[in-house]
Amino acid sequence: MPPRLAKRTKLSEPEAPANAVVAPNEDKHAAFTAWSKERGVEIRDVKPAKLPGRGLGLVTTAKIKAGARIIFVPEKAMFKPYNFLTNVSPQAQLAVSLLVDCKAAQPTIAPWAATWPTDSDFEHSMPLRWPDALRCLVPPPVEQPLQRQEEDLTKDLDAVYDFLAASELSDDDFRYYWFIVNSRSFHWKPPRGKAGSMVMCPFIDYINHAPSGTACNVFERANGYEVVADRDYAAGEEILATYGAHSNDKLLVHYGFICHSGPDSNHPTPNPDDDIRLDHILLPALTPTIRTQLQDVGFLGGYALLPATNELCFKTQVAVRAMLLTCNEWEYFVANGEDLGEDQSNAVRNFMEPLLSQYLAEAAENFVRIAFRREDAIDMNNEFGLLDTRWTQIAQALEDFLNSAH
Ligand SMILES: C[S@@+](CC[C@H](N)C(=O)[O-])C[C@H]1O[C@@H](n2cnc3c(N)ncnc32)[C@H](O)[C@@H]1O
Repeated sequence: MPPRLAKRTKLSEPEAPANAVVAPNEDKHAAFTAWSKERGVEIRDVKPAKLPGRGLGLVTTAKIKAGARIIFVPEKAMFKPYNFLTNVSPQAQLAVSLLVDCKAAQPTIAPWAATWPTDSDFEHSMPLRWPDALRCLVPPPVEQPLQRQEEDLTKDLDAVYDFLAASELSDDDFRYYWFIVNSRSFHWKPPRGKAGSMVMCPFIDYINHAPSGTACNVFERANGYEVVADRDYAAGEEILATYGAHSNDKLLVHYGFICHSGPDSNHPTPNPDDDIRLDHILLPALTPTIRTQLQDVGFLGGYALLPATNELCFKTQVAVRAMLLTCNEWEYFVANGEDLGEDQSNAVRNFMEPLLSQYLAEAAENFVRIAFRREDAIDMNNEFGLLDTRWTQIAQALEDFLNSAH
Protein backbone atom coordinates (compact mmCIF):
# COMPACT_ATOMS: atom_id res chain seq x y z
CA MET A 1 0.00 0.00 0.00
CA PRO A 2 1.26 3.49 -0.76
CA PRO A 3 1.67 5.82 2.24
CA ARG A 4 -1.14 8.32 2.81
CA LEU A 5 -0.63 11.67 1.18
CA ALA A 6 -0.13 14.57 3.55
CA LYS A 7 -3.30 16.65 3.80
CA ARG A 8 -3.32 19.75 1.61
CA THR A 9 0.18 19.15 0.43
CA LYS A 10 1.82 22.31 -0.85
CA LEU A 11 2.40 21.48 -4.49
CA SER A 12 5.04 22.40 -7.01
CA GLU A 13 8.17 23.32 -5.15
CA PRO A 14 10.39 22.92 -8.18
CA GLU A 15 13.65 24.03 -6.55
CA ALA A 16 13.32 21.73 -3.57
CA PRO A 17 11.24 18.60 -4.00
CA ALA A 18 9.32 17.54 -0.90
CA ASN A 19 12.26 15.59 0.36
CA ALA A 20 14.03 17.98 2.69
CA VAL A 21 13.28 15.99 5.83
CA VAL A 22 16.97 15.73 6.70
CA ALA A 23 18.00 18.73 8.81
CA PRO A 24 19.76 21.30 6.60
CA ASN A 25 23.00 21.31 8.59
CA GLU A 26 23.21 17.51 8.79
CA ASP A 27 25.32 15.81 6.12
CA LYS A 28 22.51 14.39 4.03
CA HIS A 29 24.84 12.06 2.19
CA ALA A 30 26.16 10.50 5.40
CA ALA A 31 22.56 10.18 6.61
CA PHE A 32 21.50 8.50 3.37
CA THR A 33 24.52 6.15 3.44
CA ALA A 34 23.56 5.04 6.95
CA TRP A 35 19.90 4.70 5.87
CA SER A 36 20.92 2.54 2.89
CA LYS A 37 22.99 0.24 5.09
CA GLU A 38 20.07 -0.13 7.51
CA ARG A 39 17.93 -1.14 4.54
CA GLY A 40 20.41 -3.90 3.72
CA VAL A 41 22.65 -2.27 1.10
CA GLU A 42 26.29 -3.46 1.31
CA ILE A 43 28.75 -0.61 0.70
CA ARG A 44 32.50 -1.25 0.70
CA ASP A 45 35.20 1.40 0.46
CA VAL A 46 33.23 4.03 -1.48
CA LYS A 47 31.53 7.27 -0.49
CA PRO A 48 29.55 9.96 -2.28
CA ALA A 49 31.44 13.06 -3.39
CA LYS A 50 30.80 16.18 -5.46
CA LEU A 51 32.56 15.90 -8.80
CA PRO A 52 33.07 18.86 -11.13
CA GLY A 53 30.68 18.81 -14.07
CA ARG A 54 28.81 15.69 -13.02
CA GLY A 55 27.03 16.50 -9.75
CA LEU A 56 27.55 13.72 -7.24
CA GLY A 57 29.33 10.45 -7.80
CA LEU A 58 31.08 7.71 -5.85
CA VAL A 59 34.78 7.74 -5.00
CA THR A 60 36.89 5.04 -3.36
CA THR A 61 38.00 5.51 0.24
CA ALA A 62 40.64 2.73 0.09
CA LYS A 63 42.39 0.55 -2.48
CA ILE A 64 40.00 -1.87 -4.17
CA LYS A 65 41.08 -5.04 -5.99
CA ALA A 66 39.75 -6.04 -9.40
CA GLY A 67 36.80 -8.43 -8.98
CA ALA A 68 35.88 -7.14 -5.49
CA ARG A 69 32.24 -6.50 -4.67
CA ILE A 70 31.80 -2.77 -4.03
CA ILE A 71 28.02 -2.45 -3.62
CA PHE A 72 25.18 -4.90 -3.30
CA VAL A 73 21.53 -3.80 -3.28
CA PRO A 74 19.27 -6.66 -2.22
CA GLU A 75 15.76 -6.83 -3.62
CA LYS A 76 14.29 -5.85 -0.24
CA ALA A 77 16.18 -2.51 -0.37
CA MET A 78 14.75 -1.52 -3.74
CA PHE A 79 11.91 0.95 -4.11
CA LYS A 80 9.26 -0.77 -6.23
CA PRO A 81 6.21 0.89 -7.78
CA TYR A 82 2.89 0.70 -5.97
CA ASN A 83 0.35 -1.02 -8.16
CA PHE A 84 -2.63 1.25 -7.63
CA LEU A 85 -2.52 2.58 -11.20
CA THR A 86 -3.02 0.19 -14.07
CA ASN A 87 -2.70 0.93 -17.79
CA VAL A 88 0.14 3.37 -17.29
CA SER A 89 3.72 2.88 -18.47
CA PRO A 90 6.26 1.38 -16.03
CA GLN A 91 8.01 4.78 -15.93
CA ALA A 92 4.80 6.62 -15.05
CA GLN A 93 3.93 4.02 -12.42
CA LEU A 94 7.29 4.37 -10.70
CA ALA A 95 7.24 8.18 -10.98
CA VAL A 96 3.76 8.39 -9.43
CA SER A 97 4.82 6.00 -6.66
CA LEU A 98 7.85 8.16 -5.81
CA LEU A 99 5.68 11.26 -5.93
CA VAL A 100 3.10 9.78 -3.58
CA ASP A 101 5.78 8.58 -1.19
CA CYS A 102 7.68 11.86 -1.14
CA LYS A 103 4.48 13.93 -0.65
CA ALA A 104 3.20 11.66 2.11
CA ALA A 105 2.90 12.86 5.68
CA GLN A 106 5.72 10.45 6.51
CA PRO A 107 7.78 9.73 3.41
CA THR A 108 9.54 6.38 3.61
CA ILE A 109 12.43 7.43 1.37
CA ALA A 110 13.08 10.99 2.59
CA PRO A 111 16.85 10.54 3.31
CA TRP A 112 17.30 9.14 -0.20
CA ALA A 113 15.21 11.75 -2.01
CA ALA A 114 17.19 14.48 -0.21
CA THR A 115 20.27 13.44 -2.23
CA TRP A 116 18.63 13.71 -5.65
CA PRO A 117 19.08 16.53 -8.15
CA THR A 118 16.64 19.44 -7.97
CA ASP A 119 14.11 20.37 -10.61
CA SER A 120 16.38 23.26 -11.53
CA ASP A 121 19.18 20.77 -12.29
CA PHE A 122 16.87 19.08 -14.81
CA GLU A 123 15.80 22.42 -16.23
CA HIS A 124 19.42 23.24 -17.10
CA SER A 125 20.51 19.82 -18.31
CA MET A 126 17.59 18.03 -19.99
CA PRO A 127 16.95 19.38 -23.52
CA LEU A 128 13.25 18.53 -23.11
CA ARG A 129 13.11 21.23 -20.44
CA TRP A 130 14.85 23.88 -22.54
CA PRO A 131 12.96 26.77 -24.14
CA ASP A 132 12.28 26.51 -27.90
CA ALA A 133 14.96 29.13 -28.60
CA LEU A 134 17.55 26.65 -27.33
CA ARG A 135 15.92 23.45 -28.52
CA CYS A 136 16.08 24.67 -32.10
CA LEU A 137 19.88 24.71 -31.77
CA VAL A 138 20.27 20.99 -31.05
CA PRO A 139 21.92 19.00 -33.86
CA PRO A 140 19.39 17.39 -36.24
CA PRO A 141 19.99 13.82 -34.98
CA VAL A 142 18.93 14.92 -31.47
CA GLU A 143 15.55 16.21 -32.69
CA GLN A 144 13.90 12.85 -33.29
CA PRO A 145 14.76 11.21 -29.91
CA LEU A 146 13.79 14.47 -28.20
CA GLN A 147 10.44 14.47 -29.98
CA ARG A 148 9.93 10.84 -28.96
CA GLN A 149 10.72 11.63 -25.33
CA GLU A 150 8.25 14.51 -25.39
CA GLU A 151 5.54 12.20 -26.74
CA ASP A 152 6.28 9.64 -24.00
CA LEU A 153 6.03 12.28 -21.29
CA THR A 154 2.80 13.67 -22.74
CA LYS A 155 1.31 10.18 -22.92
CA ASP A 156 2.34 9.49 -19.31
CA LEU A 157 0.93 12.82 -18.13
CA ASP A 158 -2.39 12.03 -19.85
CA ALA A 159 -2.46 8.58 -18.25
CA VAL A 160 -2.03 9.92 -14.71
CA TYR A 161 -4.14 13.07 -15.20
CA ASP A 162 -7.17 11.86 -13.20
CA PHE A 163 -5.04 10.51 -10.39
CA LEU A 164 -3.08 13.76 -10.05
CA ALA A 165 -6.26 15.85 -10.08
CA ALA A 166 -7.93 13.67 -7.46
CA SER A 167 -4.83 13.80 -5.25
CA GLU A 168 -4.31 17.55 -5.66
CA LEU A 169 -0.93 16.91 -7.25
CA SER A 170 0.35 18.94 -10.17
CA ASP A 171 1.85 18.08 -13.55
CA ASP A 172 5.11 19.68 -12.39
CA ASP A 173 5.27 17.36 -9.38
CA PHE A 174 4.84 14.34 -11.62
CA ARG A 175 7.30 15.60 -14.20
CA TYR A 176 10.06 16.01 -11.59
CA TYR A 177 9.78 12.36 -10.51
CA TRP A 178 9.43 11.27 -14.15
CA PHE A 179 12.89 12.75 -14.78
CA ILE A 180 14.21 11.14 -11.59
CA VAL A 181 13.03 7.76 -12.88
CA ASN A 182 14.38 8.56 -16.34
CA SER A 183 17.89 9.20 -15.08
CA ARG A 184 18.32 6.80 -12.14
CA SER A 185 16.03 3.75 -12.31
CA PHE A 186 16.80 0.09 -12.99
CA HIS A 187 14.85 -2.79 -14.51
CA TRP A 188 14.19 -5.56 -12.04
CA LYS A 189 13.00 -9.03 -13.01
CA PRO A 190 12.36 -11.01 -9.82
CA PRO A 191 13.19 -14.71 -9.89
CA ARG A 192 10.61 -17.48 -10.45
CA GLY A 193 8.96 -15.85 -13.45
CA LYS A 194 7.30 -13.02 -11.50
CA ALA A 195 6.57 -9.87 -13.51
CA GLY A 196 9.39 -7.34 -13.75
CA SER A 197 9.19 -3.59 -13.28
CA MET A 198 11.22 -0.42 -13.15
CA VAL A 199 12.65 0.10 -9.67
CA MET A 200 14.96 2.45 -7.80
CA CYS A 201 18.13 1.04 -6.21
CA PRO A 202 19.47 3.07 -3.29
CA PHE A 203 23.09 4.18 -3.35
CA ILE A 204 23.94 2.62 -6.75
CA ASP A 205 22.11 5.60 -8.21
CA TYR A 206 25.04 7.81 -7.19
CA ILE A 207 27.20 6.16 -9.87
CA ASN A 208 28.03 8.17 -12.97
CA HIS A 209 28.38 6.78 -16.48
CA ALA A 210 31.45 5.82 -18.50
CA PRO A 211 31.53 4.25 -21.98
CA SER A 212 31.49 0.50 -22.54
CA GLY A 213 34.53 -1.40 -21.39
CA THR A 214 35.84 1.41 -19.18
CA ALA A 215 33.82 0.99 -15.99
CA CYS A 216 32.81 -1.29 -13.13
CA ASN A 217 30.52 -4.21 -13.88
CA VAL A 218 26.91 -4.06 -12.68
CA PHE A 219 25.26 -7.48 -12.45
CA GLU A 220 21.58 -8.23 -11.99
CA ARG A 221 21.74 -11.25 -9.65
CA ALA A 222 18.79 -13.42 -8.59
CA ASN A 223 18.61 -11.54 -5.27
CA GLY A 224 19.70 -8.01 -6.19
CA TYR A 225 22.07 -5.70 -8.04
CA GLU A 226 25.82 -6.03 -7.54
CA VAL A 227 28.63 -3.64 -8.52
CA VAL A 228 32.01 -5.32 -9.03
CA ALA A 229 35.39 -3.62 -9.60
CA ASP A 230 36.57 -4.03 -13.20
CA ARG A 231 40.21 -3.30 -12.23
CA ASP A 232 42.36 -2.33 -9.26
CA TYR A 233 41.45 1.09 -7.82
CA ALA A 234 43.59 3.42 -5.74
CA ALA A 235 41.94 5.40 -2.93
CA GLY A 236 40.22 8.58 -4.17
CA GLU A 237 39.29 7.38 -7.69
CA GLU A 238 35.76 7.73 -9.02
CA ILE A 239 33.97 4.47 -9.75
CA LEU A 240 31.76 4.52 -12.85
CA ALA A 241 29.30 2.20 -14.55
CA THR A 242 28.05 1.90 -18.12
CA TYR A 243 24.38 2.87 -18.43
CA GLY A 244 24.43 1.33 -21.91
CA ALA A 245 26.53 1.63 -25.07
CA HIS A 246 24.98 5.03 -25.66
CA SER A 247 25.94 7.65 -28.22
CA ASN A 248 26.34 11.19 -26.94
CA ASP A 249 23.03 12.14 -28.60
CA LYS A 250 21.27 9.51 -26.48
CA LEU A 251 23.14 10.57 -23.33
CA LEU A 252 22.17 14.19 -23.95
CA VAL A 253 18.47 13.51 -24.51
CA HIS A 254 18.02 10.83 -21.88
CA TYR A 255 20.45 11.87 -19.13
CA GLY A 256 21.32 15.51 -19.85
CA PHE A 257 25.07 15.15 -20.28
CA ILE A 258 27.66 14.36 -22.93
CA CYS A 259 30.58 12.04 -22.46
CA HIS A 260 34.13 13.07 -23.10
CA SER A 261 35.99 9.88 -22.54
CA GLY A 262 39.75 10.04 -22.33
CA PRO A 263 42.30 10.38 -19.60
CA ASP A 264 42.92 14.08 -20.15
CA SER A 265 39.97 16.41 -20.49
CA ASN A 266 42.09 18.82 -22.58
CA HIS A 267 42.49 16.12 -25.23
CA PRO A 268 39.37 14.02 -24.95
CA THR A 269 39.35 10.96 -27.15
CA PRO A 270 35.94 10.17 -28.66
CA ASN A 271 33.45 8.19 -26.64
CA PRO A 272 33.86 4.71 -28.21
CA ASP A 273 30.07 4.24 -28.11
CA ASP A 274 29.46 7.49 -29.93
CA ASP A 275 28.23 7.89 -33.47
CA ILE A 276 27.55 10.93 -35.61
CA ARG A 277 24.20 10.25 -37.24
CA LEU A 278 23.96 11.14 -40.90
CA ASP A 279 20.33 10.37 -41.75
CA HIS A 280 19.33 13.98 -42.34
CA ILE A 281 22.00 14.36 -45.03
CA LEU A 282 22.03 10.87 -46.55
CA LEU A 283 18.34 9.96 -46.74
CA PRO A 284 17.44 12.89 -49.05
CA ALA A 285 20.32 11.82 -51.35
CA LEU A 286 18.77 8.36 -51.92
CA THR A 287 16.19 7.81 -54.66
CA PRO A 288 12.73 6.49 -53.70
CA THR A 289 13.51 3.12 -55.37
CA ILE A 290 16.71 2.72 -53.41
CA ARG A 291 14.97 3.69 -50.17
CA THR A 292 12.35 0.98 -50.73
CA GLN A 293 15.08 -1.53 -51.51
CA LEU A 294 16.93 -0.61 -48.30
CA GLN A 295 13.75 -0.75 -46.27
CA ASP A 296 13.11 -4.31 -47.46
CA VAL A 297 16.41 -5.48 -45.98
CA GLY A 298 16.24 -3.36 -42.79
CA PHE A 299 18.93 -0.92 -43.92
CA LEU A 300 16.87 2.26 -44.21
CA GLY A 301 18.15 4.86 -41.72
CA GLY A 302 20.51 4.71 -38.75
CA TYR A 303 23.48 5.87 -40.86
CA ALA A 304 26.52 7.11 -38.97
CA LEU A 305 30.11 8.23 -38.97
CA LEU A 306 31.99 6.47 -36.15
CA PRO A 307 34.37 8.99 -34.54
CA ALA A 308 36.35 6.40 -32.56
CA THR A 309 37.50 4.66 -35.76
CA ASN A 310 36.99 7.49 -38.27
CA GLU A 311 34.85 5.22 -40.48
CA LEU A 312 31.41 5.18 -42.05
CA CYS A 313 29.26 2.48 -40.46
CA PHE A 314 28.30 -0.66 -42.38
CA LYS A 315 24.72 0.56 -42.92
CA THR A 316 26.05 3.70 -44.61
CA GLN A 317 28.35 1.58 -46.77
CA VAL A 318 25.37 -0.53 -47.79
CA ALA A 319 23.10 2.45 -48.52
CA VAL A 320 25.64 4.27 -50.68
CA ARG A 321 26.56 1.09 -52.56
CA ALA A 322 22.85 0.65 -53.32
CA MET A 323 23.11 3.93 -55.23
CA LEU A 324 26.37 3.03 -56.97
CA LEU A 325 26.24 -0.68 -57.82
CA THR A 326 24.09 -3.08 -59.79
CA CYS A 327 21.67 -5.14 -57.75
CA ASN A 328 23.87 -8.26 -57.99
CA GLU A 329 27.00 -6.47 -56.83
CA TRP A 330 25.08 -4.78 -54.03
CA GLU A 331 23.52 -8.03 -52.78
CA TYR A 332 26.99 -9.60 -52.70
CA PHE A 333 28.26 -6.73 -50.52
CA VAL A 334 25.28 -6.96 -48.16
CA ALA A 335 25.81 -10.71 -47.71
CA ASN A 336 29.62 -10.75 -47.51
CA GLY A 337 30.68 -7.30 -46.28
CA GLU A 338 33.09 -6.93 -49.21
CA ASP A 339 32.83 -5.94 -52.85
CA LEU A 340 32.49 -8.63 -55.49
CA GLY A 341 34.77 -6.90 -57.97
CA GLU A 342 36.92 -3.87 -57.32
CA ASP A 343 36.84 -2.32 -53.83
CA GLN A 344 34.23 0.49 -53.87
CA SER A 345 35.40 2.29 -50.71
CA ASN A 346 36.70 5.30 -52.63
CA ALA A 347 33.49 5.59 -54.65
CA VAL A 348 31.50 5.53 -51.40
CA ARG A 349 33.76 8.18 -49.98
CA ASN A 350 33.40 10.37 -53.09
CA PHE A 351 29.62 10.09 -52.80
CA MET A 352 29.69 11.03 -49.11
CA GLU A 353 32.22 13.86 -49.15
CA PRO A 354 29.93 16.63 -50.47
CA LEU A 355 27.23 15.55 -48.00
CA LEU A 356 29.66 15.60 -45.07
CA SER A 357 31.00 19.00 -46.18
CA GLN A 358 27.41 20.26 -46.23
CA TYR A 359 26.96 19.01 -42.64
CA LEU A 360 30.22 20.72 -41.63
CA ALA A 361 28.90 24.01 -43.07
CA GLU A 362 25.70 23.47 -41.05
CA ALA A 363 27.83 23.05 -37.91
CA ALA A 364 29.69 26.30 -38.67
CA GLU A 365 26.37 28.15 -39.04
CA ASN A 366 25.22 26.74 -35.72
CA PHE A 367 28.35 27.88 -33.89
CA VAL A 368 27.49 31.41 -35.00
CA ARG A 369 23.86 31.07 -33.91
CA ILE A 370 24.90 29.60 -30.54
CA ALA A 371 27.44 32.36 -29.90
CA PHE A 372 24.84 35.01 -30.85
CA ARG A 373 22.14 33.61 -28.54
CA ARG A 374 24.64 33.06 -25.76
CA GLU A 375 25.44 36.77 -25.56
CA ASP A 376 22.00 37.62 -24.20
CA ALA A 377 21.35 34.46 -22.19
CA ILE A 378 21.26 34.59 -18.43
CA ASP A 379 22.06 31.56 -16.28
CA MET A 380 22.25 29.16 -19.23
CA ASN A 381 25.92 28.21 -19.19
CA ASN A 382 25.23 24.51 -18.86
CA GLU A 383 22.76 24.46 -21.77
CA PHE A 384 25.06 26.40 -24.10
CA GLY A 385 28.03 24.32 -22.96
CA LEU A 386 26.19 21.12 -23.92
CA LEU A 387 25.15 22.51 -27.31
CA ASP A 388 28.62 23.79 -28.05
CA THR A 389 30.27 20.52 -27.00
CA ARG A 390 28.02 18.36 -29.14
CA TRP A 391 28.38 20.53 -32.24
CA THR A 392 32.16 20.61 -31.67
CA GLN A 393 32.27 16.81 -31.49
CA ILE A 394 30.26 16.59 -34.72
CA ALA A 395 32.45 19.13 -36.53
CA GLN A 396 35.61 17.42 -35.28
CA ALA A 397 34.47 13.98 -36.48
CA LEU A 398 33.48 15.38 -39.90
CA GLU A 399 36.79 17.21 -40.29
CA ASP A 400 38.79 14.16 -39.21
CA PHE A 401 37.02 12.06 -41.83
CA LEU A 402 37.26 14.66 -44.61
CA ASN A 403 40.95 15.30 -43.88
CA SER A 404 41.93 11.65 -43.64
CA ALA A 405 43.81 10.15 -46.58
CA HIS A 406 41.84 8.25 -49.23
C1 LIG B 1 22.32 7.95 -11.89
S1 LIG B 1 22.61 9.62 -11.77
C2 LIG B 1 24.26 9.68 -11.14
C3 LIG B 1 24.38 10.62 -9.96
C4 LIG B 1 24.29 12.07 -10.32
N1 LIG B 1 25.58 12.57 -10.82
C5 LIG B 1 23.83 12.92 -9.16
O1 LIG B 1 24.40 14.02 -8.96
O2 LIG B 1 22.89 12.54 -8.47
C6 LIG B 1 22.72 10.06 -13.47
C7 LIG B 1 22.99 11.51 -13.74
O3 LIG B 1 24.33 11.83 -13.41
C8 LIG B 1 24.92 12.72 -14.36
N2 LIG B 1 26.03 11.99 -15.01
C9 LIG B 1 26.22 10.66 -15.06
N3 LIG B 1 27.35 10.34 -15.68
C10 LIG B 1 27.92 11.50 -16.07
C11 LIG B 1 29.11 11.83 -16.76
N4 LIG B 1 29.95 10.91 -17.20
N5 LIG B 1 29.38 13.15 -16.98
C12 LIG B 1 28.53 14.11 -16.56
N6 LIG B 1 27.37 13.85 -15.89
C13 LIG B 1 27.07 12.57 -15.63
C14 LIG B 1 23.81 13.06 -15.33
O4 LIG B 1 23.18 14.23 -14.86
C15 LIG B 1 22.87 11.88 -15.20
O5 LIG B 1 21.53 12.18 -15.54
